[in-house]
Amino acid sequence: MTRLTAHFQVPYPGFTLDAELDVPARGVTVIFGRSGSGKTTLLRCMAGLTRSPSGFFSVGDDVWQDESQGLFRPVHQRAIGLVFQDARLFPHLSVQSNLQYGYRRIAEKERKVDFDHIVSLLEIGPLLDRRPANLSGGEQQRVAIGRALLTSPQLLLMDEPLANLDTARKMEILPYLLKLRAELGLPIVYVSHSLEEIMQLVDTLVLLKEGRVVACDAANRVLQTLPAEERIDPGLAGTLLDTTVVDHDDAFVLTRVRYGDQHLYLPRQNVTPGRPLRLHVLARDISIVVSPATIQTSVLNILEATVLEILEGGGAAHAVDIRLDVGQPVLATITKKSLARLNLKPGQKVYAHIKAVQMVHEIPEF
Ligand SMILES: Nc1ncnc2c1ncn2[C@@H]1O[C@H](COP(=O)(O)OP(=O)(O)OP(=O)(O)O)[C@@H](O)[C@H]1O
Repeated sequence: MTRLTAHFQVPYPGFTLDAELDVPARGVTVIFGRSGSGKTTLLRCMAGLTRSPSGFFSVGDDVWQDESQGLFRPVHQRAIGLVFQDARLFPHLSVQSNLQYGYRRIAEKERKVDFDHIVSLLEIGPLLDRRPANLSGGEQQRVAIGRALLTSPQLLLMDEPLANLDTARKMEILPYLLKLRAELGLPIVYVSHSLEEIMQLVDTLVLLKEGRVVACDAANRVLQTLPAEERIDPGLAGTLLDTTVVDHDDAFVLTRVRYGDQHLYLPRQNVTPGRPLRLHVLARDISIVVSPATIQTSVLNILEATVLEILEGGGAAHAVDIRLDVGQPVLATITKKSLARLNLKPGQKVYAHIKAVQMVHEIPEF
């Protein structure tokens, strides 16, 4: 499979980036970490904006930097689209001209995208005659994404593209990013420090801590196997479930989703039946029940599960992580006392209780 392979070392006074990663060149690779962990520096190295003196970077078969061979392609020779926090549109040009600027830079025979397709994908047709100053922050960012895509990049690099927008605007842009991920087949590297923002998008998760990569793998593997001391955020212990919306129960204001051959309920989502919906289930929101008949519960979501693995030392001193198979592995955190009481063993059939109210980050209809 085509991969992005990078190794960068950048020494700054008081901070050194020393990051090595090898990820699939498809879907969305999120670089996640606290402020100052080196996310932007890593992205700038990929772009060729910062030069790592002993760096290496390849995109599939194309080597863009290999300092051991004296090779360094500067930014304008890399087929990348760049999107920053601020849209950086040309203020004196219309939206149409801003978009054309990117498009015309690429010779016709090398164009991999169609102008009208990108305009329609991002729904910016009605904005074409306007100037950037007359656009909302979210609209500006859609145009900036369009301009980047119209350069027919091999790789899209996005540095906190939603960071300057308020929550409502963020949620407005997210569906476009999901469409882009689904429709364009373009690898995206996406820098963020917001867990909520990335959960809908992420395929591969790279965790940066103090300039080093502490995890780099398929998102669910990282969310489930990360040692407690590396969990930058408690939400990093959990599972992403890709479900399909089945129907809505308007009487009880719930949405039913299908997951494998099981069903789950969550608060009413504004998503059309048949559409995919990704849920983020925190490990601490799953409890384990050995027999369904023993208790009556207010929990709506009960999945049949098999104990896969008991991971000592997962969370706090009193807690333990359990990997359960519910059709895919999910992570549950329970107390050590509960583990002793339930006497759980790998292979055991149990039930996973999931609290509906805490299981999803809402996204608007698209
Ligand atoms: N050009 C530079 N010269 C010196 N130090 C720098 C330079 N650029 C970044 N740094 C330092 O490198 C460290 C990492 O910065 P970077 O911007 O990559 O982090 P980040 O994870 O993207 O942070 P944030 O989320 O706040 O944007 C910081 O301590 C920063 O001060």
